[in-house]
Amino acid sequence: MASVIDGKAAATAVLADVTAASERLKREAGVQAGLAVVIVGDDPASHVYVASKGKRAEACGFRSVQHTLPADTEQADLLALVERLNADEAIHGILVQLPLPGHLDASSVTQAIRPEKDVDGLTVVNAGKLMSGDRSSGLVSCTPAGAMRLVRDVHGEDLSGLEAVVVGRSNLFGKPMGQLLLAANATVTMAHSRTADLSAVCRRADILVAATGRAGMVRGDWIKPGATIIDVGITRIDAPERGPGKTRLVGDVAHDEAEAVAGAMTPVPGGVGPMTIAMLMANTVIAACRQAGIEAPSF
Ligand SMILES: NC(=O)C1=CN([C@@H]2O[C@H](COP(=O)(O)OP(=O)(O)OC[C@H]3O[C@@H](n4cnc5c(N)ncnc54)[C@H](OP(=O)(O)O)[C@@H]3O)[C@@H](O)[C@H]2O)C=CC1
Ligand SMILES: Nc1nc(=O)c2c([nH]1)NC[C@@H]1CN(c3ccc(C(=O)N[C@@H](CCC(=O)O)C(=O)O)cc3)C=[N+]21
Repeated sequence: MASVIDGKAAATAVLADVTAASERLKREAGVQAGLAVVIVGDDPASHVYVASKGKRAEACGFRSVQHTLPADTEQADLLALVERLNADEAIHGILVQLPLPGHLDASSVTQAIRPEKDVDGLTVVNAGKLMSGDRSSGLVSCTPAGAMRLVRDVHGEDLSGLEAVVVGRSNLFGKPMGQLLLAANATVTMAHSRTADLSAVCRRADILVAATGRAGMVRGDWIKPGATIIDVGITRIDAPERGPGKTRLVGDVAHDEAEAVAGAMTPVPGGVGPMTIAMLMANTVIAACRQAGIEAPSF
């Protein structure tokens, strides 16, 4: 029976360190860390995440601002907002919630963020620094950074000799996750929708990371006995057993089947999700310390 990797507890520990760093920043440099979250449109799930980011930021002692723009916002207006936030000295971290409505070009919006303020790690500068091993000045995408901390809690810093398989190759998660695992000496396979015989590829994994958004896709017999499973996917499904109209969140891994085979696994909810928010706060305080010219913590 797999042990449960408690993402909530790990997130609480990160947030305590973030709060301490935010207090040090105020004391030593007289600076309050500032995080700006930009959301376009009215997707209810996105609004829930954005609201919880704002609450967490305030609990860490940050200034938190949210910009909510209508779904029909024009590209030029969104870019103008990003430029204003780039120039605003009270803002140290900028996150544009994805996905954006289809008429907007998400790539040019994220690339317009100043790399020093890019707390999602999506700019080519930060993606390139991750790939080339420069951890001292870059920022790493929050979800892979959080997932990696959970991997380190199980396996330690050095993954030499271990096979890691990442299913999903997005810029926001899969690609940076592969880079972090590689940097920790794992032997990494990146799988995706065109991978042949995905179940056999997954069965090689000592560390299996699933980030597809396909609920329950990874079955029990895809898992090597004793493997560590990091379930990143989040899908809201109907849960009539909880009452009429109720829903619940599920991951990419068929939970009950996996639990019988895996060594350790993250639950959904309560696994990677809370770590994502915690690492967003960590990136914000790191960015703010660097911009204030004081030593930045590492997480
Ligand atoms: N817990 C958290 O904090 C976070 C959770 N998420 C969740 O993680 C999931 C993935 O997010 P994200 O990376 O942004 O999503 P994307 O939709 O950008 O990427 C999904 C990836 O999964 C691959 N994929 C899709 N279907 C299959 C399949 N049947 N077999 C193999 N690979 C497949 C795609 O392959 P291809 O490239 O070939 O199309 C793609 O690379 C979502 O459920 C999202 O909600 C995301 C961010 C944070
Ligand atoms: N630019 C950008 N950066 C992101 O990092 C980003 C994004 N856009 N768009 C959407 C995805 C999704 N995402 C989540 C964050 C927290 C939880 C989270 O806290 N989940 C809780 C459950 C929350 C609930 O109950 O609804 C958990 O898993 O326990 C989930 C998902 C960040 N994303």
